Amino acid sequence: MKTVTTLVALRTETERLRQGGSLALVPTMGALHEGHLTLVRKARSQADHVAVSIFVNPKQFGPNEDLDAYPRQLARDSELLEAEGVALLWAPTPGEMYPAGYATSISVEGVSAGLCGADRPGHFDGVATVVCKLFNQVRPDMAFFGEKDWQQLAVIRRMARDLDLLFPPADAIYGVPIVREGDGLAMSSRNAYLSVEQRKQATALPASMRRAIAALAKGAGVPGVLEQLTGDILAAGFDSVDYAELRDAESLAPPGPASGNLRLFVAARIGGTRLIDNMPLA
Ligand SMILES: Nc1ncnc2c1ncn2[C@@H]1O[C@H](COP(=O)(O)OP(=O)(O)OP(=O)(O)O)[C@@H](O)[C@H]1O
Ligand SMILES: CC(C)(CO)[C@@H](O)C(=O)[O-]
Ligand code: BAL
Repeated sequence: MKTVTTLVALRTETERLRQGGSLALVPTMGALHEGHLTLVRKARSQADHVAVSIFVNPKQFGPNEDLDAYPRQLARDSELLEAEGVALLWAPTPGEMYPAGYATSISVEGVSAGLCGADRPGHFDGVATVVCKLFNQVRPDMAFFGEKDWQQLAVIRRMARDLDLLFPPADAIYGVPIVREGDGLAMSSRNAYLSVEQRKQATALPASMRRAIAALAKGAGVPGVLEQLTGDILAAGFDSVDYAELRDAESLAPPGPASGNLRLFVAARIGGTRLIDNMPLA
């Protein structure tokens, strides 16, 4: 595996790899876990070569968020990726990604509004901007994202279609199902912030969501179920619930006569750590 940190070196390596077949990109912020490695394995199954990017993107963190605290463990991540047969690790510095005078931002309307977009103003502009840059830098044939960040995936798909980034966007952007711990908690780099006690309490998030989905399947009314869900999460030790909402899985619009498949989306905070999860209705 080659590790590159400059755009010049990246261009040389990606040209070389593309001559030997198709190239997949797996964008990450590092602190890798089985969720990320599942994306890498899926990418390896679809492409001749896999490039992984590790970049903790300052533009997607709000002023009071965890940019400084976000775990950075490049040496360990690099070993994990090497063992997975990754061909290229793209690990730019913030200065390489956003040189002095940088002034461009991408904003994706519609799907960015609501849910995490409401709680984290500017977050999806930061994600769209860096992912667009990553696509232009690496020029992959396909890219892989996790369904844990379902709204992020919807934003990236919309952007790729609107800006003709990957072709054909419907096939070139893969969504990979959520990888969970044995007790149901969605894997996330931020789980490392949890104390032993909070980690136990955190299992209430997916468990309460599954109960809510079962209640809806039995015909219980949506407002009551969402109220109960919020109450269950708080009773388990979470400090707050940012949102607990049903949305159309594709458009992310609130449920209505035109809704197709619905999905349950939750974000909740425990001891300063913000966890997200989503599940389809049964
Ligand atoms: N449990 C998971 N299952 C499937 N994909 C995942 C999982 N966790 C992360 N991913 C995906 O890995 C990619 C990189 O995510 P990122 O580096 O932000 O990790 P993360 O664990 O989601 O971290 P964070 O704690 O910041 O949410 C994203 O496409 C994300 O959706
Ligand atoms: C897609 C991404 C790598 C962009 O910084 C990030 O939002 C993430 O890790 O999900
Ligand atoms: N996994 C999404 C990146 C973020 O929370 O900033």
